[in-house]
Amino acid sequence: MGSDPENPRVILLISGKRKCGKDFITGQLKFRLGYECNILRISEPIKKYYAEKCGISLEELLSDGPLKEKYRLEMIIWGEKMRSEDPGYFCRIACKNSSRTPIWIVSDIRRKTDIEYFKKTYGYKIRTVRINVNETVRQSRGWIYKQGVDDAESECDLDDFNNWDLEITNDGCDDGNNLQKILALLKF
Ligand SMILES: Nc1ncnc2c1ncn2[C@@H]1O[C@H](COP(=O)(O)OP(=O)(O)OP(=O)(O)O)[C@@H](O)[C@H]1O
Repeated sequence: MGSDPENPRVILLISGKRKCGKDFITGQLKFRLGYECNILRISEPIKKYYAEKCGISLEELLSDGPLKEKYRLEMIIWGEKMRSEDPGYFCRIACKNSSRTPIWIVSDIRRKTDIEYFKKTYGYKIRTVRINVNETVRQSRGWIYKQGVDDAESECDLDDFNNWDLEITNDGCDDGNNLQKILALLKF
């Protein structure tokens, strides 16, 4: 979507387990940063494909509703196939489709190959954030362990990645500190 040699100036890569609050925190950041920031989702092209294939609305699939869970496994399998052929496939589409705002937030980083793609393509602009939260809190937000999803590479590949620029705990008890810490990372 157009080219801008300056933008994006900084790219935030957000990672964390299901129901850790990736969308919640991304929404808070968007609220604070406004038009300066654009949210990218690597999973969006996969969901677009599925929405078209199944005749359902993309918005519903992207929201936190029941359809997301219903199609999750099927989408993971198709996504794996595409990634095995080209690891940067979905990252590249997400970047290509994004407007050139100064800040990009990629809200669903799931694999080492995702991080590698962004570091290789955008280098020093990258900031990585891992959101941690314990299972009890995730369960209170509706998370139920699902075989084939919670033990899949898409959910576990970054569990042993130790090179985050920032790790936060999003258990709802932080009084806004998490947001401040992330915003501090975005200065350029
Ligand atoms: N700090 C918080 N305070 C209050 N509610 C929160 C907080 N973080 C997350 N939630 C709530 O928990 C639920 C799950 O959060 P969210 O959808 O952001 O998780 P996610 O990591 O994006 O999940 P998934 O990987 O399944 O897409 C949502 O209803 C969200 O509003």
